[in-house]
Amino acid sequence: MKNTVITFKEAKERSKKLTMLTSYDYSTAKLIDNAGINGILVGDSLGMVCLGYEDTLSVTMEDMIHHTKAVSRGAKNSLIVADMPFMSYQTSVYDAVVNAGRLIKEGRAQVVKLEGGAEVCDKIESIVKASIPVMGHLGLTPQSVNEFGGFKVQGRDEEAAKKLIEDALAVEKSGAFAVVLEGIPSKVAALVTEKLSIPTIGIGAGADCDGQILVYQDMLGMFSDFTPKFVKKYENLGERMNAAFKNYIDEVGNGIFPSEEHGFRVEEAVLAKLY
Ligand SMILES: Nc1nc(=O)c2c([nH]1)NC[C@@H]1CN(c3ccc(C(=O)N[C@@H](CCC(=O)O)C(=O)O)cc3)CN21
Ligand SMILES: CC(C)C(=O)C(=O)O
Ligand SMILES: [Mg+2]
Repeated sequence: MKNTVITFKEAKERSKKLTMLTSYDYSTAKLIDNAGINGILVGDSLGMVCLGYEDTLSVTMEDMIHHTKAVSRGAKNSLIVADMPFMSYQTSVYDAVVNAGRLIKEGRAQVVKLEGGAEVCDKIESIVKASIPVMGHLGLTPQSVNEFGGFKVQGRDEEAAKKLIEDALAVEKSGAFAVVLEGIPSKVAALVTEKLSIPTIGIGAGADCDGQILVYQDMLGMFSDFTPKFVKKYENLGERMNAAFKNYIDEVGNGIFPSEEHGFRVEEAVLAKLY
């Protein structure tokens, strides 16, 4: 079944949990889509897990479009969400609408996601007016890493938690159809989820959100630079890939690979003429 923004709205009404994972390429998008996920996020985390940067700040519109195109070719049933990269929307409402449009038109995403609360609501409103659905993103918003002084849990004291709730309500009011809650206390996320009529998608925000999202390399155990506390490793693919790569190197070195079955034959008559 094709997932749309309507699927997301109805899931909250029916208390049915929403599922999302990130993806950055065609083959992985196809695998995740076939598993029956609701949404695929082409996250700007691609800067860290695919491009090797230490934060998400250097990711460009060109990077995002390039990877969103690949994912949209692989995913048939999931809602495709593309992250708006750092400085593609903060600068002005005009930039926000133009760049959201590029992710839809060139990348073939169906929805864009951007980080921030009250301060980005004018951008959310204008993008929504252009008929582009917007997903919000609050809490540990990685594009504010320099303001936060690291990837640190947000919304822990009374003032910060109150601001988070107000920001969530403002994002909903400006027309967002859903919001990601990242790196905040579970009880605060539960409160936000209860107060909003749009679904909350949590990552490091506890079990009471309307849905969950993880970076796929984290849940498969194939990203080793760091592991946030909120990650559950459903596989240890990093170890298994390492073992397979070593096995290949050994077999080529020992002449075990390629064996006859992996080669192509030529007719004896042809061969005789060559000799
Ligand atoms: N691979 C990956 N997974 C992610 O979830 C992710 C990215 N990359 N890149 C973009 C952001 C950055 N994120 C991060 C990165 C680190 C922590 C982390 O190490 N957090 C500490 C908590 C620090 C505190 O005490 O406040 C932790 O122990 O989980 C959390 C989220 C989430 N996003
Ligand atoms: C972690 C998720 C929510 C994200 O924004 C990303 O992957 O870029
Ligand atoms: Mg992101």
